[in-house]
Amino acid sequence: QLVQSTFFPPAEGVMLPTGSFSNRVAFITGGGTGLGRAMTSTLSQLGAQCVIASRKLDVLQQTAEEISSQTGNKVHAVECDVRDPQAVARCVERMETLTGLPDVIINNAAGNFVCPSERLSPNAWRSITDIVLNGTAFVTLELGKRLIQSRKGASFLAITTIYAESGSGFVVPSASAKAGVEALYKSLAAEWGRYGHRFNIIQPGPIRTKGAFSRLDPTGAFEKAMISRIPTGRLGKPAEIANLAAFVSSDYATWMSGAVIRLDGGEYVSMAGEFNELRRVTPDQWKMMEAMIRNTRGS
Ligand SMILES: CCCCC/C=C\C=C\C(=O)SCCNC(=O)CCNC(=O)[C@H](O)C(C)(C)COP(=O)(O)OP(=O)(O)OC[C@H]1O[C@@H](n2cnc3c(N)ncnc32)[C@H](O)[C@@H]1OP(=O)(O)O
Ligand SMILES: NC(=O)C1=CN([C@@H]2O[C@H](COP(=O)(O)OP(=O)(O)OC[C@H]3O[C@@H](n4cnc5c(N)ncnc54)[C@H](OP(=O)(O)O)[C@@H]3O)[C@@H](O)[C@H]2O)C=CC1
Repeated sequence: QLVQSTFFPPAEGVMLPTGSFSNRVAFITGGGTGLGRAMTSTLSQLGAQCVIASRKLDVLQQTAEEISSQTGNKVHAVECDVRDPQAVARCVERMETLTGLPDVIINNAAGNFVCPSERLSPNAWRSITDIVLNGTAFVTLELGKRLIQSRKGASFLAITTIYAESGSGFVVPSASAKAGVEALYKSLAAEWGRYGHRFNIIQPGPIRTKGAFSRLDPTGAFEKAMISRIPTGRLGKPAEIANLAAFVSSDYATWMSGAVIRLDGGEYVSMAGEFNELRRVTPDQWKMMEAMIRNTRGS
């Protein structure tokens, strides 16, 4: 952490009023681990009945039991590989039996690893883009069609990343798929408002989770450099994403649709600005540089 991080301590308590999601059902893909788990915990604390879905049923069940016992609200675990549209349909059928159709859908499941693009096999490309873009599309279309049929409105949220906008080397399948997810959600925000559906996007900056850090910084060599370019001087916390996701999915945000919200401690703009490296110039160096610049007057 950098010294300035003391100005920006994370508030990790639940932000919205108790009961904000009473009588609501939330469906969270990848809800067994990392950020998905944090979002499930927050929504459950706020009164939602949650359904979490991913490939590893044992992980889902453990998370579901832990959160349910803490909050007193039921969390259901449903096995689902989002790459398989038939598995998604079966998962949604199971959810309809357990809870009915959801009010809140969070497309959070993802796959990623750092790899020079010249080393990527077609299957490596497919494995990431299938989870991230096709998986989000299958979940969104399956639920969207059923919700439209039932004339029920819902809030859809996709978790992308700051480099969905800029692109990034070494995570090219992820960057391409996340950009596709953003196009999907912005497009549906325009098309499906008439059915009572909202679509929004959160782009997190770096937040320590086992899933992300083990695949994107396996040696730990890049963490210091990452923190040094974040103006708020620290990584994000899962609870910070969870509070934002809860707000975006809540009745306090019913006028929000098609929004792309970056939550990254300022990392994106810090990396983008042409002259931001001048942060390293000392006061003495500035004195000298200013004198040199002023000297150019009239030249
Ligand atoms: C520290 C940075 C913070 C900032 C973070 C910013 C953005 C973060 C975005 C994220 O999405 S983080 C979330 C990360 N979480 C996960 O990835 C969890 C799920 N991931 C997985 O299950 C696996 O990692 C995988 C590979 C995505 C999917 O698993 P599976 O379906 O079992 O695939 P396979 O193991 O069969 O592999 C398929 C294919 O891919 C090739 N491959 C796998 N790993 C690598 C690698 N490291 N480098 C190159 N290629 C790889 C593998 O060889 C297979 O291809 P073949 O041609 O050999 O069949
Ligand atoms: N942590 C960070 O710094 C950042 C994270 N993000 C995004 O946040 C989200 C959560 O990431 P994070 O919590 O860090 O990482 P995790 O690895 O913990 O989360 C990924 C989740 O996706 C699930 N998943 C993967 N493949 C599939 C599949 N085929 N079908 C269903 N579920 C699947 C995994 O469960 P299982 O293995 O059981 O299938 C896992 O629970 C992702 O969208 C990621 O891109 C974005 C920017 C930064």
